[in-house]
Amino acid sequence: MQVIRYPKREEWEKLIQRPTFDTSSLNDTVSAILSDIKQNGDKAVIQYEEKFDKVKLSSLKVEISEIAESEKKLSEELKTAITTACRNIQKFHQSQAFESRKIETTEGVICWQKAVGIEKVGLYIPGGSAPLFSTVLMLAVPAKIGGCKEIVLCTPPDKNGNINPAILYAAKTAGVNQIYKAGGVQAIGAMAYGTESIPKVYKIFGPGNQYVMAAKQLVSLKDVAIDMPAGPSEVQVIADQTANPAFIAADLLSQAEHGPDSQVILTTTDEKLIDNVLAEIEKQLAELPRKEIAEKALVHSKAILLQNTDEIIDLTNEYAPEHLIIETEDYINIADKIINAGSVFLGNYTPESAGDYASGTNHTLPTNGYAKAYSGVNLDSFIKKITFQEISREGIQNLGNTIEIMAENELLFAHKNAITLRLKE
Ligand SMILES: NC(=O)c1ccc[n+]([C@@H]2O[C@H](COP(=O)([O-])OP(=O)(O)OC[C@H]3O[C@@H](n4cnc5c(N)ncnc54)[C@H](O)[C@@H]3O)[C@@H](O)[C@H]2O)c1
Ligand SMILES: N[C@H](CO)Cc1c[nH]c[nH+]1
Ligand SMILES: [Zn+2]
Repeated sequence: MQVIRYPKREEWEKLIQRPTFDTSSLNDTVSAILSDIKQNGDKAVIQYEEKFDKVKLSSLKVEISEIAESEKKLSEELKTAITTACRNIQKFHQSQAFESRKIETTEGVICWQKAVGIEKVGLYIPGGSAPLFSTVLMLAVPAKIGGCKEIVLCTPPDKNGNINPAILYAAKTAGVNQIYKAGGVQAIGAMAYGTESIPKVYKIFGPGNQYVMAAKQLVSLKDVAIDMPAGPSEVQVIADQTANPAFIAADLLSQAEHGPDSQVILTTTDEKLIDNVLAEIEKQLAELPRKEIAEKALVHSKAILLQNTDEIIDLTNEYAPEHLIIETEDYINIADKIINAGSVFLGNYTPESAGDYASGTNHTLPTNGYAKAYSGVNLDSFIKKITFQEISREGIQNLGNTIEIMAENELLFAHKNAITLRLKE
């Protein structure tokens, strides 16, 4: 982890860059796979599964009996944990439900909205380096609450062609049973275009590695909607002398262990805290099973010493982290000034892991600075809102002239006429 002391503002942009990839060759590779999937359907998905996931599949669909069996392969402890997390995620996402109200904008002119679940959605569950069964809950729970009728789930199988039973159990708990063995670009292509086995959907959700991200962005150009760019995980911690260095180190490592392309950042005005956190990281790394991955992520991670809290807040809003943990005495004041972040965790006892698994908020969040413009996945992501209006004869008399004048000035005389005819009647 690099330590940067008192960087000048003009140096910030470079300092907070995410690790970059050669996206030109990435896009070429991904485009080629996508067009193969579009042309050759299941056959191509099976070939790419063999190439990238080293598995020979005879069919892509996970049988209902396999989903039911998953229950027997998990401990009671894990099943209870999945159920508890599912309940909290349900509670929080149900609270986001939209209440429609009829509004009379002018006397006799009534407008309202209706929320309708997107009929067919595709959920991508990463499985390359860790079986992210928690992501199943994060996507399937709001899809169900939102009223999506067809929910398709794709995830890469292991080398024996099996899906991790916790992924199957989480899907079952959330009420999803259309599951397919497909990962990476081939899964995204299959859900975007449809294959013999995998249905085409209207919107694709879910995080993934750089290939998955690139595939989602390419298919979204004309074939299907996507939730947002959710790529390599990241966390920023803002901390002061009241924070616990061991907690901070654990919080930073929790995102570093996701992948070598993850990035973690510590920002503080306390130089001693940086030394203590670095020492803790060394200590905790030694015990970490995913040490090698975390070490790679730490290479492009930073501890940044800043002059004052205002600088920390400005740098944070510029970085727009996926996750922000504020471990300071006055965390509420700082939180009030945060305008760009995916999800914020307040105080010494609110680790980012809580949101990753079970507090109730969603962990599918915008990375790479996209938190400046995107929200994380939430109930709205699975819903479209249709507007309705009903105008009475009296209402059109009240509003008609306004519309006529506007239409005439846009030189759209048929628009004007649609009003004039009714006003005369
Ligand atoms: N932002 C979020 O909300 C969020 C949430 C969870 C996870 N994540 C991130 O998701 C990512 C998961 O990545 P992962 O790799 O473990 O799983 P993954 O499922 O995203 O990727 C695995 C797939 O990548 C494909 N692939 C691998 N090498 C390839 C190559 N050379 N060419 C083409 N395709 C190739 C394979 O098809 C494989 O099935 C991590 O970066 C993690 O940080 C983000
Ligand atoms: N932190 C990840 C999102 O960036 C989500 C996750 C899943 N499991 C553990 N963590
Ligand atoms: Zn995580």
